[in-house]
Amino acid sequence: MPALDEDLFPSTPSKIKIERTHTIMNNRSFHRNCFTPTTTLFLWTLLLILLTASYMTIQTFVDTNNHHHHPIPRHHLIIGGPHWEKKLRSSAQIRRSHGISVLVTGAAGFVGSHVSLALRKRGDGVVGLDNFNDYYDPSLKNARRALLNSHNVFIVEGDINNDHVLTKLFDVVAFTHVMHLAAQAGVRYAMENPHSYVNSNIAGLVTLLEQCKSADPQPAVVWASSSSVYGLNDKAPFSESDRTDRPASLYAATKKAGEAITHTYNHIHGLSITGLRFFTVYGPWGRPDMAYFSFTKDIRQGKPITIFRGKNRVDLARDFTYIDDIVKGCVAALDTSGKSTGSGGKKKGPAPYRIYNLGNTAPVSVPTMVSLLEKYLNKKAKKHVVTMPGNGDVPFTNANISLAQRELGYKPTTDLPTGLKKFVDWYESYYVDDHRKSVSY
Ligand SMILES: O=C(O)[C@H]1O[C@H](OP(=O)(O)OP(=O)(O)OC[C@H]2O[C@@H](n3ccc(=O)[nH]c3=O)[C@H](O)[C@@H]2O)[C@H](O)[C@@H](O)[C@@H]1O
Repeated sequence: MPALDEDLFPSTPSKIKIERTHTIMNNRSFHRNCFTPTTTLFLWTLLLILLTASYMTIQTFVDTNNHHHHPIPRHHLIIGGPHWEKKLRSSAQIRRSHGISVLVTGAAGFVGSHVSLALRKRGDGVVGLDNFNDYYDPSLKNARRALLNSHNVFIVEGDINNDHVLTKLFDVVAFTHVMHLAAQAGVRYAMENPHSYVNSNIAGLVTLLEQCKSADPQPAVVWASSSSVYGLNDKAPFSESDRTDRPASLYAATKKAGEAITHTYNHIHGLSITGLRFFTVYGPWGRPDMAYFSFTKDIRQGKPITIFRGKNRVDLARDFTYIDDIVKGCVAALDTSGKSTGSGGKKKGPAPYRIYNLGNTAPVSVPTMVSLLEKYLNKKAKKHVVTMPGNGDVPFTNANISLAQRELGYKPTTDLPTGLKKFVDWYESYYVDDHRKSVSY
């Protein structure tokens, strides 16, 4: 695991202060003969007050734009500064012919980090944006950032609700595409913190689309919807043309709202939009809040796990989809997105509006997923089976992917046994071989 390279990040506030002090000292020696000692002392005091005041103003700005109350990394302070701009340009640089330049929101997240790396590896320009919130262990997000950094992908620390940061990004880089993966994820957490879903998945989405709409050139937008939009739909497998008007969780409702909101931006402003309905994505560098991940931790530690079961004692099942397959789907969606047709916020003609299922087409029950983990971890789980508490879960998911297959060439190749083995191998190398890390979420 590459260490965080401080030099790759913009300067810290203390560095700013030191640099400014040097400038002041140079000026002072230059003007030494012009002022009396009392005047000089007065000017020094004045400058000190000004410096303190400007530092506090910046700090207040950062604080008010931080919605998640996590420690504020100091390099956030100089967004828009020359060092920041240089890093941004270099990260956005396209290194192949006919390459694209992509803003990836949620780049320190699970899917975002994988997609960013895949794009960078083939020579596309990639700039990340992430607020590094503490919904789950931010140290995992920082480790993903370090990984991306080692591949020269720069992640800007900022929220999709922060217009100032977005404006700066679009001012500096003419993004051809936006891969919007920043979101408040998790189905059941919406019971605890509903406003977080509205803040990220609705308000944040609109803030981002407003920027995309006004950008010149307008980028094509590919974004993460969710299999959860099928809600109470029980016709299997789920097709894009099936009903999605009966969400079972607020999370699902915000993703469904996202599909409607993106449609209006497509209709009015000519933004090219592709929504991808992900089906329970899993794999190395995954999300610690998801069942396969937290079960792995608890089984290893000999702690009990809770397995939800549907009504009539029916096992829950998910169309678990491996991360590499999802990445291929995302990249194919970017490559086939077609152009946005507006400029300066005005539409010149119709632009593509597409929605695709990205699933695996082979649902596996939760107890079967657990028994695979038991096998790979070589340890029995302490299972506590309870009836589904009615907090947003649906009994099963199952994707029909023929549309994505036809139009994106999407073809998942990793089954759950293979993919879970890869996850467990990664987990052991990340958490077990390196004793400094612990899973917290
Ligand atoms: O497909 C999707 O759209 C969604 O997939 C996952 O949601 P979910 O399928 O609920 O994933 P997990 O939280 O990992 O749960 C997987 C299964 O394990 C079950 N589970 C979860 C937690 C637990 O303690 N016990 C348990 O039996 C759930 O009921 C579910 O059937 C992601 O967490 C969502 O962000 C994503 O949008």
